[in-house]
Amino acid sequence: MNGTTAQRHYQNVLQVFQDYYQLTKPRIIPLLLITTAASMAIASAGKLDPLLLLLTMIGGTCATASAQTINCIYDSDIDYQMERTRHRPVPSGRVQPLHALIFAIALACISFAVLAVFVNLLSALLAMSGIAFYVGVYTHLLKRHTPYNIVIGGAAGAIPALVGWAAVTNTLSWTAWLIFAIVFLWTPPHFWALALMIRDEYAKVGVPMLPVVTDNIATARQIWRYTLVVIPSTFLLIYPLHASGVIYGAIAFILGAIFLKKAWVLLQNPNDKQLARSLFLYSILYMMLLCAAMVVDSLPLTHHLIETILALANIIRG
Ligand code: HEM
Ligand SMILES: CC(C)=CCC/C(C)=C/CC/C(C)=C/COP(=O)(O)OP(=O)(O)O
Repeated sequence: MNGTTAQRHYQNVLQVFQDYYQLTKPRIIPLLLITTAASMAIASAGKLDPLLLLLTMIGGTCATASAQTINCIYDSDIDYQMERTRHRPVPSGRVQPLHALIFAIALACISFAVLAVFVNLLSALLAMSGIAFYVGVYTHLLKRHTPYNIVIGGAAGAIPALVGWAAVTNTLSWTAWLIFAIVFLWTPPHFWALALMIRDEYAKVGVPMLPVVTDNIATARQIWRYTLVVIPSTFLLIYPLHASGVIYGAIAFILGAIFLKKAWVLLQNPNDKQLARSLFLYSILYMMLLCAAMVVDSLPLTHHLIETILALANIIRG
């Protein structure tokens, strides 16, 4: 092999890796993992075993990547017609559907094996149910047939939070279901804000996303309603569940107030794509920071810090 041929070979191999990587829709995975980690941090009261965290992250990543890959195969016809998704590996012909399917099955097997052997069976079964729900319920049954596709389908995206809790406790509790509910209720504002921006693309391929079958005003109204429900629900972690404390509460309050303001402003201007974009991007930052707050609040160090501050305040007051 001369230099040029070797270089071309190297570039081809790199392209194959990139294509399989893109199949997994990698940009969404970190936030799904953050919800898993937040759940694990609360479940372990901040004393999280780093090895357990790593193994759960590996299992969760493989399960999510598998689900996304199957979705890429199933939706390749509509993905081909939309500008945003046209260049994905399957619709653009760079990866054969059969090869993608083998890749997805391999990822699901790795996920199940890692979780079942090194974590526990419950977390492995939950991860598999996440794949089944995202592929079978959201992608197959709902996405192309009802504007409530993402309302019900959103449950798939909330399952990683259950995986995290199960990984630590080998059971599910009210707190686990509350974190699940927070992600579940957050999903419609997250997605409909984006759908307002790319409504025409969904209309072109006949996917009945809410703004396609109703209008921007009705969609902004639904976003507002879900926001009104999700923000108060984040405080249930403090009371009555006593799973998080004041640090989390303060951060959740500020984050929630900004979310409400953005949803309200959008409700006043439902045709403004910039406002929709701003809410969509903020929804991602919101979930990231809310989960980070759950983690920080669960750390023993945070509790020591609060106790020290309270003790100092008492001394100062005499
Ligand atoms: C049924 C539920 C959901 C639907 C339909 C949905 C849909 C979408 C779509 C279409 C995008 C744009 C992706 C792109 O530009 O290629 C997106 C972006 C994103 N979603 Fe969601 N999403 C859902 C749930 C979730 C959940 C549960 C999470 C994580 C907790 C999440 C995290 C993200 C992130 C981080 C991005 C930004 C990715 C980037 O940087 O481009 N989504 N979502
Ligand atoms: C535990 C486990 C494996 C859970 C599954 C979690 C999971 C894969 C959530 C995905 C949520 C999401 C980004 C949906 C978008 O699908 P779409 O088809 O509407 O997006 P697209 O238009 O970009 O293709």
